[in-house]
Amino acid sequence: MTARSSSETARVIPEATVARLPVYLRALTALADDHIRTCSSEDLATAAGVNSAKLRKDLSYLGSYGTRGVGYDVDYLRYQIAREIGVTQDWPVVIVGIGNLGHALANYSGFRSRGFRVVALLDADPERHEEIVAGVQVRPFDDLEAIAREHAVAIGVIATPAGSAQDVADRMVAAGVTSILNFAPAVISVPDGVDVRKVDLSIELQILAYHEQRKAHEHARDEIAAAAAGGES
Ligand SMILES: NC(=O)c1ccc[n+]([C@@H]2O[C@H](COP(=O)([O-])OP(=O)(O)OC[C@H]3O[C@@H](n4cnc5c(N)ncnc54)[C@H](O)[C@@H]3O)[C@@H](O)[C@H]2O)c1
Repeated sequence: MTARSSSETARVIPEATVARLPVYLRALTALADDHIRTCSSEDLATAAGVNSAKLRKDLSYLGSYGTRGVGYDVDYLRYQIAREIGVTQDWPVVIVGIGNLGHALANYSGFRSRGFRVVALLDADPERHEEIVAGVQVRPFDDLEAIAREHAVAIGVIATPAGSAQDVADRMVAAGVTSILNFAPAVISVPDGVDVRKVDLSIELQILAYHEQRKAHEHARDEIAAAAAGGES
């Protein structure tokens, strides 16, 4: 990994840009897989589903401006973004709650390919402790502290029922975990310095349902307007 200068590490990138960097990284990886060496900001913006002015502004925070007439070097830009996100290094991750969702997450090969190594699967239910999921044995939740210390775990994933999420988060924080990905439908409180990202598929579905409902209303309104116009003629 390349050493970072103090000016580089001090630079603050807006949160909205940070949220788009993984999207650019995924789009660039797809281009690289297709053996594409350079791309214009328009091509990359289309692949990432954003407008090109926003993409250029986002990449300017990384000091990446592309070359006029040539565009961006796909491999180098991938490296720059991966370095900025921190995925050029290996991140040990623990997953707590190895039920339906925990199994799916543990089996997801996309974590490893993006630099996240699942070092432990933890569950409070002793009946789960013999199980091996994706080559990793499920261990007692009480092993959290020892595992976090041994692997210097900074990132924890919560896949327990909502009622356990706060307790799991507290134990993670006490064990030195400073970033939490929470899948449980619960709001968890953490001290300053700990980041929490929440994933809630049902909220995403509800947002889509809202848009579907709006489209249906607009369609009905257009039909009424068309019928009224037909009646007038
Ligand atoms: N975010 C999403 O999009 C999404 C999607 C599906 C499920 N979920 C949520 O994910 C969570 C898990 O769902 P599931 O279907 O896998 O449930 P599940 O009941 O199959 O699994 C939950 C597991 O958590 C373990 N557990 C409970 N309390 C614990 C504790 N204090 N410490 C350690 N382990 C503990 C249980 O033993 C069990 O194995 C639920 O909160 C559910 O609502 C979220």
